[in-house]
Amino acid sequence: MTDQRTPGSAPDEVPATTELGVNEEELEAAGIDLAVAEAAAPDREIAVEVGENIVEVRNLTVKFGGLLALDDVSFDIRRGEILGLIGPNGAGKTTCFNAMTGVYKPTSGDVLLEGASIKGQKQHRITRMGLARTFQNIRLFGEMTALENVVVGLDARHRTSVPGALLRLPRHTREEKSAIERGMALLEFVGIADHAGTLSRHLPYGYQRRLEIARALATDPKVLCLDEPAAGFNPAEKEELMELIRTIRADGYTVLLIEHDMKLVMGVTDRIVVLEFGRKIADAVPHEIRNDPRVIAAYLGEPEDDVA
Ligand SMILES: Nc1ncnc2c1ncn2[C@@H]1O[C@H](COP(=O)(O)OP(=O)(O)OP(=O)(O)O)[C@@H](O)[C@H]1O
Repeated sequence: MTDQRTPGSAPDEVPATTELGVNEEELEAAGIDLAVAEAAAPDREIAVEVGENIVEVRNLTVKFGGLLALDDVSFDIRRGEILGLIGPNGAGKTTCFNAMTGVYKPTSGDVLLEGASIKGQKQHRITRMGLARTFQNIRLFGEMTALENVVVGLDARHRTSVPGALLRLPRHTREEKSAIERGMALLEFVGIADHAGTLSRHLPYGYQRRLEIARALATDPKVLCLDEPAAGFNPAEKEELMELIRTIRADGYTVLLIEHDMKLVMGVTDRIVVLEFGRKIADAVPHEIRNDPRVIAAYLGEPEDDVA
């Protein structure tokens, strides 16, 4: 890890006093080997049967009062694929995400993850079942460092009791160290390890988006749901994000992607589901979607940037 701090950037950096602040000396003193952390990045054990359904969305319906935001929507996500979920503004994409991840309780229908229903499960339980997400509006702990934000995601996996943590029993110390190493590995994986010690609110916008992805990956999900991860990105940042999403898939994750930018969606997805007015109007590979008259009609009237 290179230390990118310069005298002028001091306010962005956290001194060694933060509990998990990570300047290099501190990590070395704690006996944490960054080379090990970096090498550990793609350390997942994956039993991948690419192609079988990992998620089944069945007749999902969400009503807000009289508004049918999602109307009897069904689709599958196959293991190992990058599935795009697109549609004009207000089509129901985020509502679908929210119903899949426990933010909204569906009016009817169900979502199965590896055959198990998520019905009635709370958000954190669904995350533990293997469905992790990022949010359209970034939700990080601004007063925590990048590394701390990721370690929070890993904390759910700790087995030490709270008293054990307070008394710093050996297992807790071991777990804390491995959480820091794993956290560093994830930051390395998304390309922001050099900023591990920076308060997340001081990170550049693009890095905050990457940090959100790292935090979602910290829960070791089976399916990673990304809600408009390129929002506010310039073309170069979008290219880099596409590369990151491909790397995430290559590492064995399945990805569900909501994205407005058609170039990005067409360039990175294996298959695309299209919503309009809460209903599914298409489910096909990108080149078919691009030429589908219903999809083209749905996007007529959308701002030019949003259409391929
Ligand atoms: N909490 C809510 N209460 C009431 N109506 C809602 C709520 N959330 C979404 N809606 C409505 O449901 C419909 C679908 O919205 P949703 O945000 O899911 O669309 P979207 O496809 O994600 O749109 P966008 O691309 O603009 O983010 C819209 O008409 C929206 O106004």
